Amino acid sequence: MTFFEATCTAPVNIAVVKYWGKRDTSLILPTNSSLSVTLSQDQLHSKTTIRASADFTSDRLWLNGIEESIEKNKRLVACLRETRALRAQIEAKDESAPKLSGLKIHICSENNFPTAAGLASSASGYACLVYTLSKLFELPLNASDLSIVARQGSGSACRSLFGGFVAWEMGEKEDGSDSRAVQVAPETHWPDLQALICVVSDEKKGTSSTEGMQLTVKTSALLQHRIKNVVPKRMEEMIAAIHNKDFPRFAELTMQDSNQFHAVCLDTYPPIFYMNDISRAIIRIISEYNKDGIKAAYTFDAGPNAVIYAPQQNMREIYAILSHYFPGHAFEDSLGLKKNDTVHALPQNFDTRVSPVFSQGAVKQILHTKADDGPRVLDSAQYGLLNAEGLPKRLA
Ligand SMILES: Nc1ncnc2c1ncn2[C@@H]1O[C@H](COP(=O)(O)OP(=O)(O)OP(=O)(O)O)[C@@H](O)[C@H]1O
Ligand SMILES: C[C@@](O)(CCOP(=O)(O)OP(=O)(O)O)CC(=O)O
Repeated sequence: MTFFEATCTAPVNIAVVKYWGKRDTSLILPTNSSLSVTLSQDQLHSKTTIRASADFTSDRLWLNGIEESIEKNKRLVACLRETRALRAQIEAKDESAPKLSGLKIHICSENNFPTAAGLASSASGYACLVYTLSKLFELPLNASDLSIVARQGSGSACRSLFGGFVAWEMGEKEDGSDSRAVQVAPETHWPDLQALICVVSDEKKGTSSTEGMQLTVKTSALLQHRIKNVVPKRMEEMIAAIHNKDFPRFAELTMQDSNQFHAVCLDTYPPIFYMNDISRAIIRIISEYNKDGIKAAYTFDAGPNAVIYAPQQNMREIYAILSHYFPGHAFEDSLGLKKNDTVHALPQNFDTRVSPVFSQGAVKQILHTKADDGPRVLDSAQYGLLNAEGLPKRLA
């Protein structure tokens, strides 16, 4: 059988100025601009293979080895419609271009981390879907143009089309053509910036981001203050802090923005709680660590998991502190944090009373990662997820 196929991976991103609220729910246009750091695909990624073939009789999707309906997923349908329309334009202009826009496709995607657990799987998942479609259809679009399509899968996905430090400019136009991601600085700009992801829970969360943010838009007066009076200035300050590699300022803005995001969740009626006792203990521990000068920043998305950003030289100390309070976690030491380790003690003058020591496994896993590059193209013949019949090689 003749077929056309592409396989790609895409990273997750963790926002330091949070997106929370839509002004248009079908085009996914946000109520404020946001900014994130793209994290290394060596630790967390989505991987997607898409095949187009005249032998296929319907569009099909497998996510983590389980078949899911495409028709019921409006966001996925929108991404497919947009990319097929762009392919059809190429075919209309160039007689010799294979007619891929009319072929059915099989999509197989896997996340190497828990889906829908507040670890930004929708961001890497839709970025990967749209990027892989663009390779399959050979679309002549840059990452910022593609981000407009990925945004319609999941807002935060638009930022995963770039590596490094990425802003999603909210735009003003009704059609969303100016609501796109742009790179503020590549990952090579600040290679020293690393992250520890503390997995507090890997279960599917209670209130999805999509539902939660619209309830906030409807009911929170504090959100209106945030949109108008806080985020525009904070975006400028954050971009300056990144350009200057000013970690203390970057960290302060990151923690303040996480705090305000969770404050607007509390200001939602009825309120939404994403953080739990463990999350709050992590905030107290990092605040104590920062008492003589800022050395680490915490941030929390729509779930209890913490992401801690810090310069590489502070990571051992931070890991030692976290290990004291949260024993019995699995540790993915991919960047060699514990190699030749002599630092096990807490820093001098660290007031251990800020938090009780939690029971074994309260924090399940700690992942050490760093700012890194955007989507990657893989060789389908070697790494593709579909077998000769166009079905997943692995089912759940
Ligand atoms: N690899 C993937 N390919 C296509 N779609 C995906 C992929 N991974 C996740 N998704 C979509 O994203 C949904 C999960 O998004 P959701 O926003 O609930 O969780 P999350 O992204 O983990 O959390 P958050 O965005 O709040 O950090 C899945 O149900 C699926 O529809
Ligand atoms: C708290 C956040 O992670 C919210 C992410 O929301 P989503 O991008 O998952 O929402 P949808 O656009 O409805 O799919 C903050 C952020 O990533 O900026």
